[in-house]
Amino acid sequence: MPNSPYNLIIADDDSTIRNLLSIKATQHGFRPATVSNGQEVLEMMKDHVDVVLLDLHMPKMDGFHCLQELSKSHPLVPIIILSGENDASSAMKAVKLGAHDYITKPFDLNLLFTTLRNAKKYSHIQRENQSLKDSISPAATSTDVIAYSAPMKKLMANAKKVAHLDSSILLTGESGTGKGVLARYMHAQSDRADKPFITVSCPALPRELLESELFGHEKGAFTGALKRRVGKIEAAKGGTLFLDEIGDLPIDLQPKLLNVLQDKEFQRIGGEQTLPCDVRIITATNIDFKEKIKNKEFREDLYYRISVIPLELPALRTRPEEIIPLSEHFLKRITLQRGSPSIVISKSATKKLLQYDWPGNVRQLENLIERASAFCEDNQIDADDLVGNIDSPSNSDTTTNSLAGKTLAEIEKIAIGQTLDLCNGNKAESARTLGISEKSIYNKMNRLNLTPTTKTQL
Ligand SMILES: Nc1ncnc2c1ncn2[C@@H]1O[C@H](COP(=O)(O)OP(=O)(O)OP(=O)(O)O)[C@@H](O)[C@H]1O
Repeated sequence: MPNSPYNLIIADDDSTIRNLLSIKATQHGFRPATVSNGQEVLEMMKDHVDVVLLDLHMPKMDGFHCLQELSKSHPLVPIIILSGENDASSAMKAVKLGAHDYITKPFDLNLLFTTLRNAKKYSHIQRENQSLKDSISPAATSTDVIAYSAPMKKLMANAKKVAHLDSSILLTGESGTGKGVLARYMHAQSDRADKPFITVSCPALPRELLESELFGHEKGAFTGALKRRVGKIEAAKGGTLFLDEIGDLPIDLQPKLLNVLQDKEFQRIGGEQTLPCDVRIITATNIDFKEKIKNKEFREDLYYRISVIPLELPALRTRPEEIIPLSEHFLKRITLQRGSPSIVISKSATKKLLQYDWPGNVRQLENLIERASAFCEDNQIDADDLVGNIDSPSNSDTTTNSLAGKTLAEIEKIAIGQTLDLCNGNKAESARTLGISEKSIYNKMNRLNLTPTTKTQL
């Protein structure tokens, strides 16, 4: 029997089968909920669901259709098809659409519940694998960081010098300048290179989840803490923890991080044991800490702790000689990934790329090149393929002048709207670019009645 009951949805239009399965599921240690059609399954998925048992023939939305939807919206929730037909082509179709297993009626109840339990265990392992893949980025090698300009060369030399030290590093610079890529480079250059490199983006999670993500929790520490969870500080053991947008670390979590940095120890949430931690911490920010410290939103003592070695990433507009090498670097990566012929940049496109001042820095350039590479003809990017707002310098006098006379709310709307456009509607990225939390951008978008597609021309 599972330690805590798995939430099981039983979907069958036959009420006798539904009720029987529900009683038996409870006896086998599941927490069942019953529904009679596919549409109801989709509605139930708003709650936490561990596994779904799906009949094929149901009114409103049949099993196949429902399976198709679930495979898209909840790819990690295992779905077992229960069918009246012992038909190989239906079974094949179900598996192709993402079903974990296909069981035909009449079925052996013990076998059915063992299958359900195993499916859940399998998906749990898949989920853990996925989260490991997401959090442990491949360590960068020096060739991944393009550095042609004098300021970048100097920065890379300094980064290399301090990479093997355990002192905490604070990477500053505008959004998209390459702080994440430099953090990975430093990890790859350090003695910790063969240990994990783990990234946590501070604004990406609500406070409670962030605390558990960083420090882990003990079983029963709070409602829903069904078992012990190892946090990223522990998971990064021996390696590097990269805390992105550290300025957004909630004030009440700051003493806990200070403890990690000062005393090299921490406690899991709800834990009594103080655990040692062996992790190198690199943090990044694109905000000015002075304001945060003045407003008591960031502890001064923590700021000094995280910024033992500050390294600043220059904005792309201050190193235009890197625009073309970076573009070529991205094109090489893209064509390699696609297995397509190399793509060159025409003279007219080069001119256009060099004329722009790149407020979204390297990330904006990367996105633009990727887009252009998808649309260009004859393996050459021409000026016309560089679609986006890059025809005139973004901070030109015209732009500044046309802001004059507008209310602050209008200016805010323009700034948020254009940043959303710049980041292809990605709210997390836009929030980072604007130096605000993800929660703030949602609030502001609601208040200003903005959607990423709202036209925000001056
Ligand atoms: N010097 C560089 N060489 C190669 N790629 C780079 C370089 N700088 C940035 N990039 C690429 O540009 C993109 C943005 O970089 P990154 O995420 O490191 O920026 P960032 O400063 O951390 O941004 P944010 O503050 O928004 O988190 C990434 O895909 C990264 O690989």
